[in-house]
Amino acid sequence: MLQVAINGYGTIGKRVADAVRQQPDMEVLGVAKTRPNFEAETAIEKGFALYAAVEEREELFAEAGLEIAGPVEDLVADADVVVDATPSGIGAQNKELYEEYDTPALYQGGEDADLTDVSFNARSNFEDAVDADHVRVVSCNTTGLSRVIAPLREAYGVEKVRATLVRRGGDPGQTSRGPINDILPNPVTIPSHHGPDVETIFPDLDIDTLGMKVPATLMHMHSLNVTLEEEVDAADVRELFADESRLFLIPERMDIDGSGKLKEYALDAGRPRGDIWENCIWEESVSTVGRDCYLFQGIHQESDVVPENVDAIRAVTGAADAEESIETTNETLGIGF
Ligand SMILES: NC(=O)C1=CN([C@@H]2O[C@H](COP(=O)(O)OP(=O)(O)OC[C@H]3O[C@@H](n4cnc5c(N)ncnc54)[C@H](O)[C@@H]3O)[C@@H](O)[C@H]2O)C=CC1
Ligand SMILES: O=C(OP(=O)(O)O)[C@H](O)COP(=O)(O)O
Repeated sequence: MLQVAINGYGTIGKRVADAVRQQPDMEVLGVAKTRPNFEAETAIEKGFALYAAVEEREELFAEAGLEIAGPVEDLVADADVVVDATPSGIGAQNKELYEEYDTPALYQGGEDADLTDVSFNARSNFEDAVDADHVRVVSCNTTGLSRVIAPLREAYGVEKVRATLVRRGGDPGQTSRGPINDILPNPVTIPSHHGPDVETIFPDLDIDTLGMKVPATLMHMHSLNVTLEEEVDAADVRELFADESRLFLIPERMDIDGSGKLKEYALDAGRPRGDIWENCIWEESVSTVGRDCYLFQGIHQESDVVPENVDAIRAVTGAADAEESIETTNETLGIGF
């Protein structure tokens, strides 16, 4: 059994902890938090050993009546692998700690690409992370783009990708985020960081991305134009996507017109926290004009990187190959509507 430590138990960390717990070949050794809050209380209720991420704040947990298993150093020392799910930039500060205890570490997409030797997407480059010590699981948007680009490259070749990303301003729990009544070019300069980030997965890809932020919390929305190396029927592209386990082609009959209904569907389907681990591509939007392919996809920012983290754990520990890992992760989480 792989012993997994989760350092940072927020939006991503708590989901990764639940997903790890469902795997037959790994267990959660413990989770580390900086302060007591509702998530710390839930962690204890779920039976996760809670570690203090910052020594000076350990007493705050005792004051809140929460039992601490020890300092984060103990957790990292005893783990086979640590998933760092701390806010952007903190992962870089934690790298020294993981090196000190010689524990392989996964970081999230908020960290700079040059923090690690490998940026990871299970469908696209699982093998690059095998036995690596430091791996970055790319951001929700980069994950969403990579999952679509990988099969298109393999099947038809890709000349150029142009993507416009309409990004949610914050997660539902991030009450301090905006915009509230605005639409922001974000960043106003082109390209947004997503294009270069996708190139960490496909170094030879020609991709331009434009980003915006809007007053929404549920999901991101991508408008994609991929120039292929050959002319293809839209029906063939739809078939190609239908074979991809982490792409959900939203059928016209479902009458799902946006992120709101997608989330409602996920909740109706009994998904934990209403999570949607798959890219949600509107089937009717998949169109071709000559060599140009177009589509719209919704990306659930809080959860699409969760299966990727589980697969990255198997990659860095050499526990399974890509196919075996992806299949196990999909089956245990219930990926595929
Ligand atoms: N929320 C999202 O939509 C996505 C986030 N990411 C990336 O995942 C990473 C984590 O993001 P979120 O989960 O959204 O953040 P979050 O703020 O929800 O959770 C981070 C957690 O880490 C804790 N923390 C802060 N400093 C810490 C430290 N020194 N040691 C241990 N824990 C510490 C915070 O208290 C919080 O519980 C970031 O790199 C982010 O860019 C990636 C994909 C999507
Ligand atoms: O990594 C994300 O988005 P990004 O790919 O647009 O940077 C996550 O949705 C977190 O974004 P945030 O930095 O707006 O919280």
